[in-house]
Amino acid sequence: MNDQPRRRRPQHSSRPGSGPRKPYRSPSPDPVRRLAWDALRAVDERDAYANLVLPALLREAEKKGPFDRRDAALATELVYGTLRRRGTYDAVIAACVDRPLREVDPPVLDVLSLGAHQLLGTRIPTHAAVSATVELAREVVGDGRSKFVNAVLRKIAADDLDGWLSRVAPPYDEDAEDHLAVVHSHPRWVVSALWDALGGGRAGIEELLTADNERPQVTLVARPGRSTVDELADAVGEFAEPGQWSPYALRLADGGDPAALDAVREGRAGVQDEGSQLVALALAAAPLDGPDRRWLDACAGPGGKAALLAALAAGRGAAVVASEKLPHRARLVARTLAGNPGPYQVVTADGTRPAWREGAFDRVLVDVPCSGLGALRRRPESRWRRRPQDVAAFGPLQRDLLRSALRAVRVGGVVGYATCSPHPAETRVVVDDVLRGRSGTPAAAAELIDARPLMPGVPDLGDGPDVQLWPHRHGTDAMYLALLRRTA
Ligand SMILES: C[S@@+](CC[C@H](N)C(=O)[O-])C[C@H]1O[C@@H](n2cnc3c(N)ncnc32)[C@H](O)[C@@H]1O
Repeated sequence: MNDQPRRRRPQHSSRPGSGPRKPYRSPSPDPVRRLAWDALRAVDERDAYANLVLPALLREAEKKGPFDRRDAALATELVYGTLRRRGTYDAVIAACVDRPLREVDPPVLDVLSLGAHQLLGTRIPTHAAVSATVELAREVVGDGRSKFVNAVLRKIAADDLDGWLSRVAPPYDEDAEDHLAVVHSHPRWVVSALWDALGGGRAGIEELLTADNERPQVTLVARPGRSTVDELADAVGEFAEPGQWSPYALRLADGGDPAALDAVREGRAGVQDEGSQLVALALAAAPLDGPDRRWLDACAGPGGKAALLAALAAGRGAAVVASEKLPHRARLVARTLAGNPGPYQVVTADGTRPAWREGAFDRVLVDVPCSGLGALRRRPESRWRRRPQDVAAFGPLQRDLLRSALRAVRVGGVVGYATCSPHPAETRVVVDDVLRGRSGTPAAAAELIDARPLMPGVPDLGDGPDVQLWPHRHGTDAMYLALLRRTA
């Protein structure tokens, strides 16, 4: 939610006798809303990612100026909020236009969604939201269509969000998933998939869907041996809040800027969700007999977990190989690991066709590509891009990568299988299939280790031996971790 915008429309004085009359010029459009609309168009038209396109647009706007931090904060809220709540706003807009939404021109629909978010999802006063959005429409889609925008926004403004939801969402008792999909702005199949994964009744799934619509706090990791939480807290000052679970975590209150910190610029600290920190820490803490000198991250890009593993490994005299299939992501890994005090190597390799000999490592992390259903808070557009078939499509690769990881580790060594999805088809079912040798491959010689004690102090991790984190329970992404020990 946001306060009312500070940017006033320019005043056009036409007082008689106050000098020569200037020709009338329509008010210049608000750069914050124009920037937000440009970002929405890039996401829709070019399949851009909001978290990449928005910072670039903000940098450009700041260069051109005047455009300050509060403008940037409002633009960010407008873009992220509009994308997250798109499902709800589409249902409301559909009720206000006399044709199917697919027949509304996408640039016009983006203006309408932006207007709907201001009216129903922020504290921007109605008159300001309507006039600024109609002004934007005039600039970007023309005079004629701005009248249509004006008419639709006035209909939307006639009620508040709760009022609209009671009209456009089907009653829960008639169709629970559809109701939740409209009220919490998730595609119906995602509601269904998350509910299957979570289990339980209405309260739990509502809490999860609500958490998905909240902006996650920025969390920092102080890479051990390279910086400390105290150093970060001193640098962050009033914006510092303690991490909840990881001893290396520090959370930033609204207004804290990670890029302004020396430790982050120098790679001694980074931005990393606590769920990701817990996964790396649990793998590093898994009990091991025998040597503990060589660690592998087989799917390392962009390198967050690899950097934490490498810092921990350095403290124990172990070396890390960080491997990534895509060259541009391997370059990101190299950048993230630069300056690590212990030995490490970044390689570009397909984890299913290993560039290392069998049994070469003592610990292996395989953080597989997945649907990302556990990180919906972070990528506001991803829920609308994903398709149900994506979940199954990752399955064969996930199984291959886990089997290869089990070959890469020595007998007695430990593999961590991680996903940023809580969907059973990407988590337990994959692990189970590999352990039992389903789908025509022999059973893997491995056993599950209880991962729960390796996340000390973290409650509600499930029945084990694997763990599932949740945004609404732990304030983290919905990371999954299974730990397997190779037995032969
Ligand atoms: C979930 S991400 C890993 C995130 C990473 N562990 C981190 O914390 O920054 C999965 C990565 O696996 C990579 N990948 C996909 N297929 C791969 C393969 N066959 N071999 C190795 N890496 C692969 C993707 O490019 C992506 O960078």
